[in-house]
Amino acid sequence: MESRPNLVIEPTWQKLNHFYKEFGSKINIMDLFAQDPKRFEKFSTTIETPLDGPILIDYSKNRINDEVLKLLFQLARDRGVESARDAMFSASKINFTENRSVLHIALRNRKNRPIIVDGKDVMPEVNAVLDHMKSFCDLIISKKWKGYSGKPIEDVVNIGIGGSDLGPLMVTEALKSFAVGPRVHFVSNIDGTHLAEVLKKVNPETTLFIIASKTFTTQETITNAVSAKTWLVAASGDASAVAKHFVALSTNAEKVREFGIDTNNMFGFWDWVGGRYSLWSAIGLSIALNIGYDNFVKLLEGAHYVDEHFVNTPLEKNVPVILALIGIWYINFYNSETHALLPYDQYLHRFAAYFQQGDMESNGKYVTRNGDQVSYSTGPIVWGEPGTNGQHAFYQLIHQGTRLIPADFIAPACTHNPISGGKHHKILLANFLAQTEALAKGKSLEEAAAELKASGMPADQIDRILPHKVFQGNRPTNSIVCKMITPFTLGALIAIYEHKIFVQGVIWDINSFDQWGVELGKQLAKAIEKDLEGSNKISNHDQSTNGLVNFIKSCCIRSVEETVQRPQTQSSRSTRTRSSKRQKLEEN
Ligand SMILES: O=P(O)(O)OC[C@H]1O[C@H](O)[C@@H](O)[C@@H](O)[C@@H]1O
Repeated sequence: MESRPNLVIEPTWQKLNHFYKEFGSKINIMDLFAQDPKRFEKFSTTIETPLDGPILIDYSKNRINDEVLKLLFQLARDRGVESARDAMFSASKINFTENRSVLHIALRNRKNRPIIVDGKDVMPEVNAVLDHMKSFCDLIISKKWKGYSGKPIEDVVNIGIGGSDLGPLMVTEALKSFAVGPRVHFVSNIDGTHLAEVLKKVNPETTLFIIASKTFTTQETITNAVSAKTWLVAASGDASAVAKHFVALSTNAEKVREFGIDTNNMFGFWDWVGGRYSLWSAIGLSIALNIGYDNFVKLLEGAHYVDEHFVNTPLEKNVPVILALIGIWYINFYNSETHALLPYDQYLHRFAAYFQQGDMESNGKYVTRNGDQVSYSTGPIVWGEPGTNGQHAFYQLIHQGTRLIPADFIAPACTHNPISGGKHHKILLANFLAQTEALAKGKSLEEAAAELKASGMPADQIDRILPHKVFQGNRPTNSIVCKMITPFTLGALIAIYEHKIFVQGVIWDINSFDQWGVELGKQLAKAIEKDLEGSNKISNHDQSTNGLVNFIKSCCIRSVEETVQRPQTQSSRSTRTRSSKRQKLEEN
């Protein structure tokens, strides 16, 4: 994949820029609907899934018309999106800063098409790990796998962070209604509170720890894993219990062995799987254990289905390409800085958090493939919360704030929980539809005035309040609606966004698959960790960092002194009694 010429000198880019300068502020979504009764048919498309119904992608509520789209598709062609896509699928080492192929698509290559890396087909190894996952899931879910005291596994704790946490966490939450296996818990934060709170909920005899780390060197994960191991060994009184309660998901067999996990209990993957694209690999073990291996395969099938759509569909009907180009239009011409992901499905409550890493770690880069600094914006700030909660929190700013916030609304037409005769879901959907309508339509001065008048408000008050009641509208949204969130449709949805991110990265000419930006903080944290030891004042950082470190150290010294001096209080006595009671219970 070659570096491209500077984006801003591309003729199509310049045409888009001229068009934007001339018409950008005049394009009005509602006017466009009025002018074209077929706009919805024209600017929406469906992906027909084989078993789980169609997925509708409605992009008609955007500030786009035929002319803009034509130029955007031309831009995609000029920037080599098709050849870049083919390079990814044929295993070229497109992640050139790490000299790696980018093959999450191989992990879900359900047609088993050979994919050759360094002269070797990767599929036999991919399938072997899937087989290993399947047999392990069977053992755990059928309760044949026993813990150190002979009891089956009831709880699984996934210890990982970033890509080794967010995907499995998001998917197991999204597919909760498909759960057939043990409960799953996730520990990611180095803050001891995270592990401590999960350990309070589980029983060492019936808990399996999955240590998920591509590198097996991530400080947070290894520290949490060591503490979990100490907890288990203390409870079992036998170090050999680790073999029955710890498995590892990693590319680094040597480090797994060093940690004390038998490599028979290791599920491997490969350097060509990026962390934030790894839920399809062994990193998905907690998903497979929770929803069952067959459902995990359906998740892979859904993603594979979209991979085929991405490869085989002309750009004009290609969903990831369309979403990517509309994003480029707002980010690079309207200067919108953020993109909201708003799922109208409680099960998808971690969807935006997942794609914060997916998008921001992929496209949060200012250096092009040939090392120049970009002169245009790249990846947006991705954020969001499930509707309707967001409506009562931050939608005010989307409706009447000063920024343009393009948003994707994601909703299932049918619910897994049709309680109260489906009333909740009807209200939920009505809110989703109302929000996209309100954002596009707004409320004019005349409409607001008529409403206030009809409410019987005196004229002088109306004058005062009127400007506050006006909504400019013309705020863009995409709506993505599936029949139901199932393993297949969720797999498809995730793959749509993955490829969208890829297309944008290609157009911006950045490497979407490395993440050097997370390294500096890690390096400095190691140095600061040492500075936090002892009671001496430090002065080797910048003034602010020195001041913060010294303040923290003085607090710790003070709190140690207070603990020594403080007489035993009622509450500390009762906490101690409670914890010794719990210890006794655990001993019994
Ligand atoms: O799976 P690992 O190796 O523990 O990495 C966890 C995370 O670490 C870093 O923050 C980045 O490299 C992420 O992309 C990665 O997901």
